[in-house]
Amino acid sequence: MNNVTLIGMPGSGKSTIGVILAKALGYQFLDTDLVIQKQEKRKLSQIIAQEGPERFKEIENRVNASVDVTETVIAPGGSVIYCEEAMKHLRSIGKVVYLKISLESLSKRLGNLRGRGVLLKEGQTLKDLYEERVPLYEKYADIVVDEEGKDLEESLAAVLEIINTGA
Ligand SMILES: Nc1ncnc2c1ncn2[C@@H]1O[C@H](COP(=O)(O)OP(=O)(O)OP(=O)(O)O)[C@@H](O)[C@H]1O
Ligand SMILES: O=C(O)C1=C[C@@H](O)[C@@H](O)[C@H](O)C1
Ligand SMILES: [Mg+2]
Repeated sequence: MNNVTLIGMPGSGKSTIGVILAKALGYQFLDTDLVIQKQEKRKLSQIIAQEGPERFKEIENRVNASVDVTETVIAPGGSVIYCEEAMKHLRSIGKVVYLKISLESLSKRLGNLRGRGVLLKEGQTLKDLYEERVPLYEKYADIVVDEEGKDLEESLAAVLEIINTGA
């Protein structure tokens, strides 16, 4: 099936770029974080606080493994790469694009994005999380787009170019 799934750290722009990418491709857009919130009738931060990270990952796996769409840009949460079944499914229904951002840029961006629920283990820093996740994003990516030094429009253009030309 002809879908594009964006993966990457929280704040890398999966949701922000995803919706404009969908318009540019003439696709639909699906943010599976919002599907989780709707199904659970709670905000992501509440699910994580009330159920704990392991149960959240089970829910995230179930929702993302059940996505049934075509010609859609899919924006899962940053933690979807812990969900093996979901990642296998998303890879089977289209291309997986990793929005790569350096730890330095991410630290600056997340500074302005307080209050977003991120699956951090006890005592884990953003650097620890980054180092734990990067190998997983790389493992599951069909395509890697480097956002370094790019604003939103430039990142979008880079994703579009690589999708359209494979370059
Ligand atoms: N070059 C860029 N590309 C994408 N987003 C950018 C860029 N520069 C700044 N931003 C900002 O970074 C934020 C990205 O947040 P967004 O919610 O899209 O991330 P996400 O990858 O969906 O995170 P999550 O895993 O939590 O769902 C937005 O506030 C966006 O405006
Ligand atoms: O990267 C993360 O750890 C997360 C990102 C969000 O999109 C949500 O999926 C959730 O709050 C966890
Ligand atoms: Mg998002």
